[in-house]
Amino acid sequence: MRLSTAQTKAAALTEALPWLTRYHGATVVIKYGGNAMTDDALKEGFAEDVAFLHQVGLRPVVVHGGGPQISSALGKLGIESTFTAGLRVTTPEAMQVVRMVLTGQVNRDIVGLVNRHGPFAVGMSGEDAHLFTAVRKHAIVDGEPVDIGQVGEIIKVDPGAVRALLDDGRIPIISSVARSDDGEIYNVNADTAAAALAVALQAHKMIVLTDVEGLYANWPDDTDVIDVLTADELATLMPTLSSGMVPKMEACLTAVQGGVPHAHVLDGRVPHSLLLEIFTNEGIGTMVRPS
Ligand SMILES: Nc1ncnc2c1ncn2[C@@H]1O[C@H](COP(=O)(O)OP(=O)(O)O)[C@@H](O)[C@H]1O
Ligand SMILES: CC(=O)N[C@@H](CCC(=O)OP(=O)(O)O)C(=O)O
Repeated sequence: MRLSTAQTKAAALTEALPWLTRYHGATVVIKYGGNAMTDDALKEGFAEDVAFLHQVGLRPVVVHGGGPQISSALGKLGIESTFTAGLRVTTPEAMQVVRMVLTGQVNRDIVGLVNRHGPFAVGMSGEDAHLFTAVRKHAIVDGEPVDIGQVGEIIKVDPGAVRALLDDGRIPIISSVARSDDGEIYNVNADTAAAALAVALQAHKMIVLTDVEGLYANWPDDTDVIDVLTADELATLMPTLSSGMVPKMEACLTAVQGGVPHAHVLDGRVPHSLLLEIFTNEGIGTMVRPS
């Protein structure tokens, strides 16, 4: 019994070997969505996986959201919040709460959990060291631009500080807040921010963790998950996608078209989904690859 349990573990380790070899030194940008952060055990498992990736020689970078956490804080403060085309309409008052929750709360929580494993994680806002420079973005509704407040579109990424942290053996944990050249602050969808950073770093992989198994072929039917598709196939599908999947798949497309060889959407509710994707032959979720 003891032997067979140990043999199963040895099989898992040997299956991981070619993947450990292939990804040694590889930069992996991981987008951690607010919907995958609900459960304490899952959050601890995520932090453990990120520390594991770091310890076996990858260079993980985390870009996080916190949409549900922002909604809850706005609700407690009695500030109304709505979404247009998947983006939060962000008044100046709401922007202060977005910044406080993303950089002051969610970021700190993730940094704290990862650092239980060693002095690895360093938290940053996208505002720091000119990491993300943005301009005001308008949503497009029925082909017309609509004002959605302080929502930003990233026009420039300076990944110098992130590279310096990676070279120093740290794990950068980044909130999706950006600044403009004239010092305004902007709320950026975290999927979009992760893709911009993955391209700027020329990452080997981008992994988006969310609350569904992957991209469903016939949503809202959830029986058929697309396991792999090319950038061209995804571009054709884009107009048919709805709600939260739009920024997510757009981010995968941007990353792959920008030179990132693989972009994945995984179920963050599955314990250790990161390890299952990177270190098993089957992988999980949906993978987008170049055409
Ligand atoms: N084709 C599709 N496949 C999977 N999910 C879809 C699809 N179309 C829309 N969705 C919805 O998108 C949601 C994921 O987006 P979102 O809630 O914004 O996630 P997150 O908070 O992780 O960024 C899913 O929970 C699902 O309800
Ligand atoms: C402009 C915009 O919509 N910004 C998002 C930023 C957080 C985010 O993207 O969080 P998730 O990854 O958890 O969805 C928001 O305010 O909710």
